[in-house]
Amino acid sequence: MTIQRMANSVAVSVDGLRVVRGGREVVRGVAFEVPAGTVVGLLGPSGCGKTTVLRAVVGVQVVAGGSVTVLGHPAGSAALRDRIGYSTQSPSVYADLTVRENLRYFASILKAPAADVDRVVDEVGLKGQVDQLVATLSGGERGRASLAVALLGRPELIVLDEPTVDLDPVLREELWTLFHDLADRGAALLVSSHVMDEAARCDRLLLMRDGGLLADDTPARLRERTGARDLEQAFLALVRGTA
Ligand SMILES: Nc1ncnc2c1ncn2[C@@H]1O[C@H](COP(=O)(O)OP(=O)(O)OP(=O)(O)O)[C@@H](O)[C@H]1O
Repeated sequence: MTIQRMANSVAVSVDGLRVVRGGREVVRGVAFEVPAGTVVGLLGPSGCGKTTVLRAVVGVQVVAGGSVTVLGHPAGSAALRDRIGYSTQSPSVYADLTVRENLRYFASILKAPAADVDRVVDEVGLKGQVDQLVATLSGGERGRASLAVALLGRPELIVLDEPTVDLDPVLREELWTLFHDLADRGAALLVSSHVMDEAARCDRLLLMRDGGLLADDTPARLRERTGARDLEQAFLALVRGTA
């Protein structure tokens, strides 16, 4: 199916998801959808289960119950391998290779066109560091090198775990613009963050707390529903059960 035909369709459908880690239920019956062509934010305090939900979506998490369907296939299916881009919290690039060497290597594995390397370097703003060893990059640059890998091959679903950590406000702004450009071209993006000021940039928000979903709504409707000035206040109102 082409990206164009994916527009208006559901890229991710999660229902009744339960995950047990370390003998404790850390995701407790979560259900949501990520439509193609949108940026969905997964927000909530540290330890609430965001990474675990993302891992279930990309198919690397053993689940205790529920279903996770991605681009029409069960999460983790071999057919999804080159249709999903995933960037974890810890950069997953080789320290002893340059940015360009890393990207060429991952592009060959993903069977992405060679020209993709320059495109993604440009998209994440690493043109100046492309021939630098990853070991010599700053934390934020290393994170962007990982993000670049996730964008190779123009995946239909892009899952990003806290992609803007360690970035200055200008770079953050640029990356959020990039996320929306990718969505405008038809991709679905599921992006986690614990920074509430990033929530306003999402088309839709999933607010998590203690392994459960507190809300699944647009930023505007969340503010309206809670009568809060900003999303931080809206989140607090939902946590306190006053909305
Ligand atoms: N391998 C593991 N064994 C036991 N418990 C785990 C394991 N991995 C995660 N957990 C627990 O599961 C819960 C959810 O973790 P998760 O990483 O999904 O949270 P998070 O919302 O992404 O947090 P953060 O924003 O800090 O990254 C946490 O309480 C964590 O301690």
